[in-house]
Amino acid sequence: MEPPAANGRELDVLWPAILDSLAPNQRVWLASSKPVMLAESTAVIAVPNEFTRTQLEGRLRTRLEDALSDSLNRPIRIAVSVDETLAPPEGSPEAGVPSAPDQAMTRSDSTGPGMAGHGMSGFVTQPHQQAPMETRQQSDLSTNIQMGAASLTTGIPDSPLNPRYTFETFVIGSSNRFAHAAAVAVAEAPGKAYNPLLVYGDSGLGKTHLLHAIGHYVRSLYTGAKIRYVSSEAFTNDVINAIKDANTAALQRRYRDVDVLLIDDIQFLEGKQQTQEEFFHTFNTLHNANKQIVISSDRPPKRLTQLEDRLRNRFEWGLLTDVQPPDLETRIAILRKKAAADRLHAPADVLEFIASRIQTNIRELEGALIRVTAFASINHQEVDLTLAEIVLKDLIPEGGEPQVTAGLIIAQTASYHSFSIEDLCGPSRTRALVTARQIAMYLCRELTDLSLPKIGQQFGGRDHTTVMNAERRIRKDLAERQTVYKTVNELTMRIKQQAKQA
Ligand SMILES: Nc1ncnc2c1ncn2[C@@H]1O[C@H](COP(=O)(O)OP(=O)(O)OP(=O)(O)O)[C@@H](O)[C@H]1O
Repeated sequence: MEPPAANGRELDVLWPAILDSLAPNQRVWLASSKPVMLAESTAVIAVPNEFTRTQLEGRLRTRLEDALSDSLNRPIRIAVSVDETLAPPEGSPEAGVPSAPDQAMTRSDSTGPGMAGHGMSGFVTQPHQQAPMETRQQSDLSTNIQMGAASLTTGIPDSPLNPRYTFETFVIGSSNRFAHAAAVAVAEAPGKAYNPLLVYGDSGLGKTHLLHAIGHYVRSLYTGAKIRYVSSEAFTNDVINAIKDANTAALQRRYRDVDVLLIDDIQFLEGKQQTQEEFFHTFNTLHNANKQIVISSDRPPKRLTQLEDRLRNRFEWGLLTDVQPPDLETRIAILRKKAAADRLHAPADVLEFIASRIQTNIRELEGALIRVTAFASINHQEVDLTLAEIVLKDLIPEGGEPQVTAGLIIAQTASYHSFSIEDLCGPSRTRALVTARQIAMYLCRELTDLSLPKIGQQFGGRDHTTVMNAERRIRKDLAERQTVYKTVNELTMRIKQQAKQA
């Protein structure tokens, strides 16, 4: 993913051309507008006053978003900021009477990082330095960036986010592509895309990383947005203390007066009635106010059996997505990134070796790399395969992960779709069979280390390019078609369970 604010120039070039394409009576509204930045799918445009903002957000929005989306070949949304230093020409429609600033949005004293090269800071502008108090307040009030109708609140200090857990440091693979895409969507339009977003999966697969990344990205797009990250354990402690100190008002302010609540490891709330009660009301307050809630869990809500039904039901209102153990290529990519970030020197064959041996937990994967490089350093040795083998022998238990075979994948996929194995591997090209076959091929790529031609052989001697196309197709569908995503997910679980019992 491009870092936010990296594409400012692209927008600088595009914006005048897009204005040129408007009818003169539309263009006249935007003569003083200025492109601020392009972050993923959001283009931030500054205008001189609230009046113009209303015009842009109203009748001109669709026209401009369509033009930008066409030019950039991806869906683009517009966020509008007000920058009073952009004076409209006297007598132009833009100079029309500015509407009153939105009183619901309070002034922010946020000193968060601003958007590059602009006198304002994304969600709320910094005060103009020498401006008299009155003008300054007016300016502060009227310089919020808004996404549609919902506005983000400002004012309390944020909870700390791990600076290493960003979208830039997150490696995308088939195991987490959907979760990543959902997380980006939520960060770009908090409270709008999916609410709540619930990410579940086994330990060490990047759930916390994604929660923090959402927080960072929201912060970069909407300076001043109130983001609170909390583990469910810390939330429980806060509830206990608030009850003990008879100070639930402070607790409620802390968790209900936010724009984005990121709550990690929700399974810890199981069996804790009072904490669940408090969280239920927090959830309702935030959800009713269109504030974003992001939850992580080690299980899907249905399996959080010690959680009240009303909470579990609410968790299913938005989007559920899981993170799976990464495939070999993703594991290698994660190790490469980690090695570069931490300046750990390890040759490619060692990274591949570690990635091939540790398959289920990214934390363990990173831990192994650290162990290997630390061992080499302590013993003043080069990092090489022999050394890595010695270190990993201690780290990995005998037996390792269950072995998944192509035969098992084919059998499970056939039975899931009520086809025979002969049909699945045979020549028929009915739509349902083709999809099931492609899913099975995709799973062979992901869950086994078989080469493309070997997988092709398993499916009645098909060519390796057929397998390649199937993989590409399903990868794309996974991010776009919920049914494919669910099937792949369910099948993966079944196959692994079966492999364990074998
Ligand atoms: N896709 C990824 N790309 C890069 N690093 C990753 C990725 N997924 C996980 N990691 C790293 O793996 C480690 C473990 O991830 P994280 O703590 O987010 O897992 P988790 O799913 O929240 O686990 P737990 O449920 O135990 O809290 C972190 O250092 C994280 O940065």
